[in-house]
Parts: sequence; C-alpha cells; structure tokens
Amino acid sequence: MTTELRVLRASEWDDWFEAVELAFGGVPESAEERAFDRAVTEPARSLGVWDGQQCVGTASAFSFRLSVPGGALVPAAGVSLVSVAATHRRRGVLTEMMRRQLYDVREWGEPLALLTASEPAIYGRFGYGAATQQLAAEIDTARVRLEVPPGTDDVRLRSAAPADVRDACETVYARNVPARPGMLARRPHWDRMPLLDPESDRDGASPLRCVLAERAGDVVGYARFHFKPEWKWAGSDATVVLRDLEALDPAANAALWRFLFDIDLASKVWVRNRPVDDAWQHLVSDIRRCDVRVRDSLYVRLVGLGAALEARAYQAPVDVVFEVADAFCPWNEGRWRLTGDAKGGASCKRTDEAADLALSVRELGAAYLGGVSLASLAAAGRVRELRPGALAEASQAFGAGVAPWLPHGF
Ligand SMILES: CC(=O)SCCNC(=O)CCNC(=O)[C@H](O)C(C)(C)COP(=O)(O)OP(=O)(O)OC[C@H]1O[C@@H](n2cnc3c(N)ncnc32)[C@H](O)[C@@H]1OP(=O)(O)O
Repeated sequence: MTTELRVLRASEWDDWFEAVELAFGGVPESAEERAFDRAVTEPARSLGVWDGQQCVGTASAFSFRLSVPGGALVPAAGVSLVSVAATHRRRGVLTEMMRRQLYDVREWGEPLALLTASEPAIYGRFGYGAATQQLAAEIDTARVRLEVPPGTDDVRLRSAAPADVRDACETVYARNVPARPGMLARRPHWDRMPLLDPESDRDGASPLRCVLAERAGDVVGYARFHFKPEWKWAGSDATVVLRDLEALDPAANAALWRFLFDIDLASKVWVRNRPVDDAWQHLVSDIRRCDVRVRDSLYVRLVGLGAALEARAYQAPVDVVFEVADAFCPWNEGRWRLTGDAKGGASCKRTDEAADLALSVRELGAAYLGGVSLASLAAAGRVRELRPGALAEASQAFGAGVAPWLPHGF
C-alpha cells in the first residue's frame, strides 16, 4: 500500500469529510451540521491520507483554549474528525497521523492536545489520559423533590427562542469558563454549536427550547432543553431532555433546575452531560432515584510538558521531580522538576536531580485538570513513588477543588 499523508487543501474538504462520514458508518450528517463542520475545519491544521484519489485517513486539530486549574486559558489542539477507512484499518494509518499531528502541535507552540474518544481503548497508546468525566442521570421528577436555597424566588424566568438570546447565553458561558477546568473558551463559529438542532437527532422530541434566568434585568443563567412527549393509557409520561445549563450563582442554578423539574406533563428529566460535582445533586430529596452514571469524557495529552505544567496553578505547595516516560513524544522524556503553589505560579524545568515520582505522560494528562488524583493512579500501579511523601504532596497539589468538565464534544 502506498499512501500519502499531507495537510488538507480547502478544495479537498468534501472528499475528506465524506471519508469521515463513511468511517463513522456512512449516515450523512444534516445540512446544518455539515455547514458547521465545514465552517470550523481549519484546513492548515488538518491531515488527510490519500491512496491515489481516495481519502483513507483524516484528522483535525481545532485551535482551542482550555480552562485549567487557576483559571488560565491554555492554547490546546482539539483533536477531532479522526478516521481511517475500513479498507485500510489496522495498518498503522492512525498511528502515522497521530505522530505527525503531535509534532505539528509542538511546532505550533501549543502545550496541550485534547480529544473525546469514540472508544476509550484507542488513545492511551499515544499518551492521552482520561482527565474528566461526565455525569448522566435520569431523574424521576414524579418522586424526587428539590429543596432550593434562599433567593431562588427572586429569580425571574423567561422563555425565548434559543437563537434570539444566544449572545446573552454566551456571556454567561464565558464568565463560567475560567471557574471550571476543562471548559473551552469559544472560538469563532463555535457559538453556533450549542444551537445545532437537526431533526434527525431529536428522536421525537421538540425543537430546542431555551429559558433565561434573570435578576434585576440581568441574565444570570440559562437552560436549553427538549421536551419529549410520551402518552400512555394512564396519561402523560414525557421527558425533559436537558441539553445545557449555566448559572452564575446558586439561586439562579436552583431556579433553572426547579423549572426543569416542574414542567407540566413531564415525569422525568434526562441529563446526559453534567459535571460530576454538579450542584443539583445536593438539592434533591432522593439521589438514588436520579439514576446517576459517569463515564470518561475529555482526554488530555501534554505535548509541551514543561509549559503545560507551568500553565496551571497548584492547590498546595509542591516541589517534586518527575521521571517521565513518553515514547511517542521523546522531547518530554526524562526528569522534570515542578515547583509551585496556589498563589505564585509554577516552574517546571529539566533537572538532573533524583526523581521523586515515576510515571508516563499519560498519567500526567489524566491528573492535569485535577479530576484524577495521582494517588489513585499510584494505587493502580501507574505512578511509582521514589521518595516517601512525594506522592501525597503532588497528589494534593494537583487537585482543583472543582471537578473538571467538558460541556460539549467537538
Ligand atoms: C478524536 C476522534 O475523532 S475519535 C474518532 C475515532 N474514529 C472512529 O472511531 C471511526 C471508526 N474507526 C476508525 O476510523 C479507525 O478504526 C481508527 C481511527 C479508530 C483506528 O485506525 P487504524 O489505522 O486502524 O489504527 P492503527 O492501525 O494505527 O492502530 C494502532 C494501534 O491501535 C489499535 N487500535 C486501533 N483502533 C482501535 C480500537 N478501536 N480499539 C482498540 N484498539 C485499537 C490497533 O490495534 C493498533 O494496535 P497495535 O499497535 O498494538 O497493533
């Protein structure tokens, strides 16, 4: 097999995107989604593998900025639209693209690469660690009550067409980004994504609806959701399907959840992607009847290890030397001394000093946003403590105080 890997030319986008669709099963995207994907593709940051005229491999890297512990927004390559044609699978095409892409990301000076995986087994070998989780729940609102905090009744709710209030919602979203690691600052075109609403994805539910939370005329939160009717002999058993919700304070948050719980004719709220520490869990009378589940979400890869570790803040003083294995990005291999604390920033430089902790770059990616503790990775045998006390020190420092969370796929 002779194939050529090259940077995507804008004129090749249709063939390239068709290869993506085929690898994902061949069901064409809606016109709305296709137009969005075309708008957000950055050809100069996308790769295609060609076998003659046929595109057999694809990979893209959106230019994102990721919120990290401490609130900094760090340049990151959002790896997506990765595919290899079924006719060319398991011959190393993905591996070739992943290697080239990580070299490119390094050239671009971006310390991080990020992705959400179609299957968790794929990306660990390339140094990506599962750094965030997403919470799903099916809440039995016929039986579960909400206990709301003072001030909730002062919040006014207003229904609006999602497109009409997009800018107000984006303002709320932008204010929340630095407060939660794992969120992405919006880039041009990406504010369209939360409003994508192809009928083919609704499974019988309503078009997207939006409710704003307001106080003294200011928008302090929003929820976007679908209503999925279901009529049974005994009456309605409809579901409210929450798409996204952001609030600037506890009362606004509670007012929005109370609204979702109280919609007439519905007896369930279905939640697919929320932070694992989401506050609604502390408002409900019966968490067991909320059927909470979690799964992996954002995978993080340190591409520029020193710059990545310097970009975040640390919850407690830390001074440790890591012995890092990174077969895929050899420039990260070796010993690094990390010093930092919550206030003064951090330094992460190469060193010859004795190592305190040994691990691979994948574990550093998993721990980077504070959602996975180094101690739990050590318990699994994936981090080795070489100096007594170093593990507890580093594990505490790497915490974030808030669960990292990616609000939407890419
Ligand atoms: C960020 C994103 O875009 S996620 C979307 C990923 N794309 C998809 O899921 C679409 C459907 N699948 C595909 O397109 C392809 O099968 C891919 C991209 C997952 C894999 O491409 P390939 O070219 O077959 O991978 P490649 O041959 O380089 O495999 C490298 C290694 O990963 C392993 N591997 C590849 N895919 C998988 C998988 N789905 N599950 C487990 N292991 C896998 C291979 O076995 C191989 O292991 P080895 O080195 O020990 O032999």
